[in-house]
Amino acid sequence: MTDHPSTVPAGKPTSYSRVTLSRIMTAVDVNLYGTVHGGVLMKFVDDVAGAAAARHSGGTAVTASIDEIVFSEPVRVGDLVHAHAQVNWTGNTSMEVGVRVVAERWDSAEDEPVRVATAYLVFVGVDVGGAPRAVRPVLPETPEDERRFREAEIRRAHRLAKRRAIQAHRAG
Ligand SMILES: CC(=O)SCCNC(=O)CCNC(=O)[C@H](O)C(C)(C)COP(=O)(O)OP(=O)(O)OC[C@H]1O[C@@H](n2cnc3c(N)ncnc32)[C@H](O)[C@@H]1OP(=O)(O)O
Repeated sequence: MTDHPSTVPAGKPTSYSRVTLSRIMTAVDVNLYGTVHGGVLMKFVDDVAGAAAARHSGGTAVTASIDEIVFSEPVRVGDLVHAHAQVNWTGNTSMEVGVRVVAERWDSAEDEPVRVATAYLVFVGVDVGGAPRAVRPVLPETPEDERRFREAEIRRAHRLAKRRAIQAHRAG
């Protein structure tokens, strides 16, 4: 565990760091079954989450962990895919970023976009030497932001409890 400076920069509202990346999936993105490879979507998710974390923290931020990624519907070649990211929660040096991925089907462009994936990632703000640095607090603005903030706290509590339980198990 590293010591971090006690000065915390002023907070930013959730909307400040909200980012969307969009792209059309192509034949090079597919797996053996002809749908888009999960790894392609994971890279896309990490990219958009990293952009939101960097924007919120005003500097470099690295992926510390991917808490959860759920693929709810297949993505197909030609679909226009949008990944929406926002910083849900902040700690001292870490941030939880939530990502919602939706697809506009190439052959039914007038239908509502379909949710194809959801992910939660933890990023840590780092200085030029790669050491964790304090990040400004995120300030939830809407009831939805408040709900995401509280649910991020639940995920963090579970993550820490799991780590403690495994350490205790290994210690015998
Ligand atoms: C965008 C990209 O592609 S980046 C490339 C992929 N990622 C990387 O290369 C990152 C490699 N990892 C690292 O550099 C380091 O492990 C770091 C910077 C993430 C953490 O450094 P450490 O010195 O271990 O951190 P330290 O123990 O002081 O904890 C710092 C914060 O990180 C959080 N953290 C550390 N490890 C994890 C983890 N596995 N999962 C979630 N959070 C974590 C801590 O909870 C703490 O949060 P807080 O300050 O808000 O309470």
